[in-house]
Amino acid sequence: MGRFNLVMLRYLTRDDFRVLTAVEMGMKNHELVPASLVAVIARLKHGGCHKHLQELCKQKLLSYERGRKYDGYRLTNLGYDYLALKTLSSQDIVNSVGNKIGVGKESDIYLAADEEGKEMVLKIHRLGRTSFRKIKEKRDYHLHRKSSSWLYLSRLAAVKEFAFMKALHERDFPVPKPIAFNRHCVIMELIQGQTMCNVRELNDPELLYGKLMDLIVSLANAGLIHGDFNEFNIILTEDEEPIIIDFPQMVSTTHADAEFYFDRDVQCVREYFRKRFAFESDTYPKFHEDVERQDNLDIDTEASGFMKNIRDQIQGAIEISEEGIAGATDDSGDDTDGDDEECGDAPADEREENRYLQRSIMERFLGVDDISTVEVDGDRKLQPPATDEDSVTSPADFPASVMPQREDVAVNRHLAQSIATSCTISPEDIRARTKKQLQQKKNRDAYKKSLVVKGESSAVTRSRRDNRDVVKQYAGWEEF
Ligand SMILES: Nc1ncnc2c1ncn2[C@@H]1O[C@H](COP(=O)(O)OP(=O)(O)OP(=O)(O)O)[C@@H](O)[C@H]1O
Repeated sequence: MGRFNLVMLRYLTRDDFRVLTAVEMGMKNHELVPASLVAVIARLKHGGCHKHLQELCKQKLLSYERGRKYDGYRLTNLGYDYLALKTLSSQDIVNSVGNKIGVGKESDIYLAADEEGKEMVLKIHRLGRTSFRKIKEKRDYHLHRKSSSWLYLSRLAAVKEFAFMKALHERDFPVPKPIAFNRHCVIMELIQGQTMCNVRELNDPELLYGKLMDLIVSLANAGLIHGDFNEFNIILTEDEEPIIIDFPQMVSTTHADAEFYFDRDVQCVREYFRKRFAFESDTYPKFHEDVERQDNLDIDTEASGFMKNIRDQIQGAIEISEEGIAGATDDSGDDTDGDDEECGDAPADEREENRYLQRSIMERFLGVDDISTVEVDGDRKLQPPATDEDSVTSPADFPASVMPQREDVAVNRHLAQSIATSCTISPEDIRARTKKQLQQKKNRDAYKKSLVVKGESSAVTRSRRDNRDVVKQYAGWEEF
């Protein structure tokens, strides 16, 4: 999707939006929402829900698809974008949306402006964009909720990003000013500058290096580790001031692998400065020596991996100071159920989404279909989400050994090459396998294509055709 056709927003009627919202609500527990359900939820004053559905399909805000058991409507990316933008524009936050200025793995970045023409950034999260289709084929990610998770996951990412940005901005960390969010969209300040990966030369590499290292340490002092602190997530202003972007993956300093993430962030900066600016320094921060907790941002933002027992301890300490020694003894007794349990009180939806996130990342990075078969650190196994009700996981919760590292990618590539050269399978065999894989891909594509149907009328034609075939098949059975 290149540009938004916001003009369309003006021509969509109130009832169109009502119907679109009804489909969104229906998708909370239906993958495809039947027209009858949309009509019940939308409760249009003058009826005519069907006409609106058809119009919205024509505008590609909805798509009518074939399900396993029944056909129904699904909100498209564009439809979800419009719902969010409609809300943001009715709150007078966004007045216009311009060109796309950036594309991330899981997001699209647009220029936007308010009524006075002040430029802002609109970040639209598209979680699951790269892996959703594959997961959709399997459909097991729905678990008991049977929801279309891309919608909820994108919203979750936006909420998380906004929360981190707000907390960091309030503590004067150099991040874009958060303005608003709705559904999967985040509105933030536009930073005038260039991402560090595009900067060829620096006036003072040493100064910037120092600032970046200080930033990593002060973030950790506040209880957070960025987790993806690299040249792509740092924007440099004209005065070479670094501004950090992209926070959903932030982890707490109490995370089991906090030291690993911290060191990785530090090494990322060191490596980049060595390669790009030929600047090397022996001075760099170390997790156990230089980090000193001064704030509880991880707890305020519920960053991945913060330990519930640590929050309880902090809460206990507060209560001790408030209520005296008696309060303290009560608290120590209450602590028993929370040992090492991460975010144990997260809402059920969030837990489910976190689990899906984990599954999606496992599938994308490791190509693993059945998570229960993955072995970690010898005997630790990731359980299938459905049976692991009480644990909360997120990508950042993965042990270091499972998360893909840059070196791993390089090593894997090297391995792939060496495997290719020392392969003992005969060329005929390889050819046959490739042909089979191609055929399977072709079948999969054809199946996906067959899921999208043009409209309800096609469902009628289909059922008539099926009936005709059945009639044909049984023609003359009475004669026997
Ligand atoms: N506030 C901003 N001001 C200016 N440019 C921005 C801003 N936020 C994002 N961008 C641009 O958009 C690009 C992608 O943004 P961002 O890194 O947040 O997306 P992402 O999907 O999280 O990316 P990835 O996951 O691939 O790192 C950035 O490299 C930057 O060029």
